[in-house]
Amino acid sequence: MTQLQGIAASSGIAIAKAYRLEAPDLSYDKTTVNEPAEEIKRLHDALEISKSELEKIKEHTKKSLGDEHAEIFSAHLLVLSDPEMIQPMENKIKTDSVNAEAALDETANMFIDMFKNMDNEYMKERAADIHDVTKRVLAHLLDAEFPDPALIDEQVVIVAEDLTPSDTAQLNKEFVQGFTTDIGGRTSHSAIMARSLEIPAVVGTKEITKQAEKGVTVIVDGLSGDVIVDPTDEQIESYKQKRSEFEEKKQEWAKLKDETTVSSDNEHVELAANIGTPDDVSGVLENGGEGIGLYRTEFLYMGKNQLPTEDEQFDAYSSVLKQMEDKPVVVRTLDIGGDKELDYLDLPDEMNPFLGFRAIRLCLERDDIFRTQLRALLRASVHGNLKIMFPMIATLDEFREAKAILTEEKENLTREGKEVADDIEVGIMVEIPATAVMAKQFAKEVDFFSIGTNDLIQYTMAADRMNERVSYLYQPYNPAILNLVNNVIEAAHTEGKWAGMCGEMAGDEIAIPILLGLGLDEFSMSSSSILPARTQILGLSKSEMSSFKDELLSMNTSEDVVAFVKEKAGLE
Ligand SMILES: C=C(OP(=O)(O)O)C(=O)O
Ligand SMILES: [Mg+2]
Repeated sequence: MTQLQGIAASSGIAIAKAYRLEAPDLSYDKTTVNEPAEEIKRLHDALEISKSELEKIKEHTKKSLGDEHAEIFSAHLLVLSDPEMIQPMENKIKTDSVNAEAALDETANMFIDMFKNMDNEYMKERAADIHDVTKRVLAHLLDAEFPDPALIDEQVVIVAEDLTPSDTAQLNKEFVQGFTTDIGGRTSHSAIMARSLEIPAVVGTKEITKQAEKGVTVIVDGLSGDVIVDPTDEQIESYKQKRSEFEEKKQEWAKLKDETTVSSDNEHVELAANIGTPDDVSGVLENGGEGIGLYRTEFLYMGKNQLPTEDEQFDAYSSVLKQMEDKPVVVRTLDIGGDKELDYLDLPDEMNPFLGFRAIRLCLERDDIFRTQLRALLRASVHGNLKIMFPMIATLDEFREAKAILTEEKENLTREGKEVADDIEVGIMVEIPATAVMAKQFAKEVDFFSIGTNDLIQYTMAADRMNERVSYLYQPYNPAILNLVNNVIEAAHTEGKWAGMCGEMAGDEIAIPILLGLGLDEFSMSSSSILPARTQILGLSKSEMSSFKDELLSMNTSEDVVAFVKEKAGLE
């Protein structure tokens, strides 16, 4: 038995066998072969197995994520059947007498280089397809295991160094009981997605991949952050008990599903949800969400090999708006960058991706991408209560420029005879310290603020949200953060605007009493946090929490804040 402590990223308890998700070692030796026919057969065998796997993944993706997401695998299958790719590989084996590994890899690289350098989006996408499929075929030639999360068909706990957001999107809740990783923080996007999928997770254990061999039993305690490898029978029993207690608690919370959220002194706040796809809306409704405070649209752009069309986007946005009926839905425009990559855009690597060319910065330069999204949003606006939000706004000029493009597209649509709602609120994420400091000026021009503490904390404390080694500095309750948050809320209220929060802090039980006291209007969080948050707020007095404001804002340390709130809000 080995016990590790990580960061509790998604609540619940998982007990199952370890499934190791790791990139295989694909290094090979280039050798000379005497029997080219045998090598060609090895190549074809590897191609065939790869094809049948891709067929299965394609079917699975079609069922779980829809036709559009499955298209990428059709493109991969085409590559594997393309004689223009395969023939040169065979020729290489015959004429250069090299092994299949070298023939495959060198031929693929030649095509990748050629296509990548063409000034043509379609060919660039083909380069990405070839890159992806070659890895799979090479793994088969080398007899290396190539893990496919989409193909898991038994109950497992995923063990990985890290999970990308697109790996996480592929996880099938029916089989994946939980996951645990070496690196990552509570606000890395795979952790955020685990919470919306309601899969228990512990990240940042530093060494789970060293400790858990394939097939060993692993317990993931997403409530405390403990991970136990190869537990004793008693430990398994006690965790099963803890799991059923947690299930009971969830049933208690569920009784509040249709209640509104009011404090004990009868003040209403809105509890909204963060979502990544239209499929997440069912979880929002099941958990009694009063709206959607953040729809992260980047997932529409990920896991595919080309940009989504205006119509595809229109369908996704309309579906969310219709499902939510007249409840508010804040859709955030594309926030790609940081830990969310889009290979097919072929952007240069950056030294500091979280500080780089991302989100609104990219959208203002690639306004073709931005305009397509805005048109889709504007067309969908007639189907519900849409609010549009721009991410990573650092200056007033960025906001003005983005809003001007939105206005232009609205005029274009009206000219084309398309219907657009005329009361759409337009707001910004406050996740850059400069914007939080300048909130007074912004408040005169925006309709609302939504504070993105996931980034605001990392930029204010200069502590990467993904790096568990500096997670001690990632301090939501640091008085520096509380002062910035307060500044934003006060600025909004002075101008008669509303202020929400869609960073993970909004669903945190220590932050909730503070934010209630600071006057936050809307709390947007993972769906699974809504009912516990409602339960907590029902028992808190807003006016009492407000009376602590000055004292809290002038405290010295995060620890002082935590101790004070625990006492005043009755948390143990
Ligand atoms: C909600 C936020 O956005 P994301 O987590 O997608 O960066 C944030 O930064 O707080
Ligand atoms: Mg952010």
